[in-house]
Amino acid sequence: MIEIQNLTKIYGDTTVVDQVSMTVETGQIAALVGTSGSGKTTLLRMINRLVEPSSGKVLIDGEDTSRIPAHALRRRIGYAIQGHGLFPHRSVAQNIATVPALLKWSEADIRARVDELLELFQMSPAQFRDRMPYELSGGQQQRVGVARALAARPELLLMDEPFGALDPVIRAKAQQDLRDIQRRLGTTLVIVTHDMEEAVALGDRIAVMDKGELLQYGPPSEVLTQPAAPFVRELIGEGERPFRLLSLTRVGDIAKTGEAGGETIPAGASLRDALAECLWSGRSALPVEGGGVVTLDQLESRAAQASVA
Ligand SMILES: Nc1ncnc2c1ncn2[C@@H]1O[C@H](COP(=O)(O)OP(=O)(O)OP(=O)(O)O)[C@@H](O)[C@H]1O
Repeated sequence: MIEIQNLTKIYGDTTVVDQVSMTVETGQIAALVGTSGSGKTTLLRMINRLVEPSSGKVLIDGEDTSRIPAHALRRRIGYAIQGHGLFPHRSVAQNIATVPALLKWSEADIRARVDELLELFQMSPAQFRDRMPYELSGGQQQRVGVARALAARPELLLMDEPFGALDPVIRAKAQQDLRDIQRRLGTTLVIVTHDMEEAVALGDRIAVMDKGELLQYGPPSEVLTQPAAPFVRELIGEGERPFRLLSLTRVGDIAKTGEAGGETIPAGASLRDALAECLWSGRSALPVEGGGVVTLDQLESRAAQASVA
């Protein structure tokens, strides 16, 4: 569990993070969202002390991080940034092995871990282990960046706009992969994004920041339905709101019995994905993987409910 208590950063006479308090439970994802300059990155970096707080505290599992030497702290915390930051002259395996090698893991353990992570990210180890970063697509580089951050099994992973540079399709896939892997490994994750949609897709809790202040911190459904301030409402975007709410529910949760033709949609896809699929393929119902259907009528009535909620 991460407890952030009255955390503040002041540069000169400007307060860029202002008395922020929030708790992230173990195994959960907190998404920090806000406009450029709202203090998200500074808040994130105070967690691993890449930025030293002016005042306030961060406790990790009850331990005050100011009492842990910064280098020791950072070894326990994975960190992934936009543009993945892979070392260009090291192979995929060497990139992923960076922290385990620093920690002096045995070669056999390192190799096993590299292969395990590549498999987890659906990149065949035999094919990708020895490639150089320039021999990978943007999406693959991104996955290697996240694999590297996870390599030493950090209890906590901090990510700053990790998917910012990806195109929307690959980005959605990367988000899904991250969520699956995070669930499987039970890693606690704090992720910075300027994109509310990404925050909704990933966060168990969303923290909305504006001008250094934490305006709202709650589950996505609460932030979307009860925005705590006009700024939060603006960030959500009134017109988009029904669609965002659709992204909170999985197709499998509303599938009903019936038959429909065409390609199936995974039960884990969101209602928003299903709506997009109906609109793109011109179908009024989609077969759901594992059985049942989801209909355009169902999706539209959900969206209509959401817009009056
Ligand atoms: N080292 C520094 N010295 C002075 N001011 C800084 C420093 N680092 C950040 N700031 C200022 O603090 C404010 C918050 O920056 P921060 O990077 O945390 O915002 P952000 O919400 O992550 O923005 P973005 O989405 O653009 O990255 C900005 O106004 C920035 O100019």
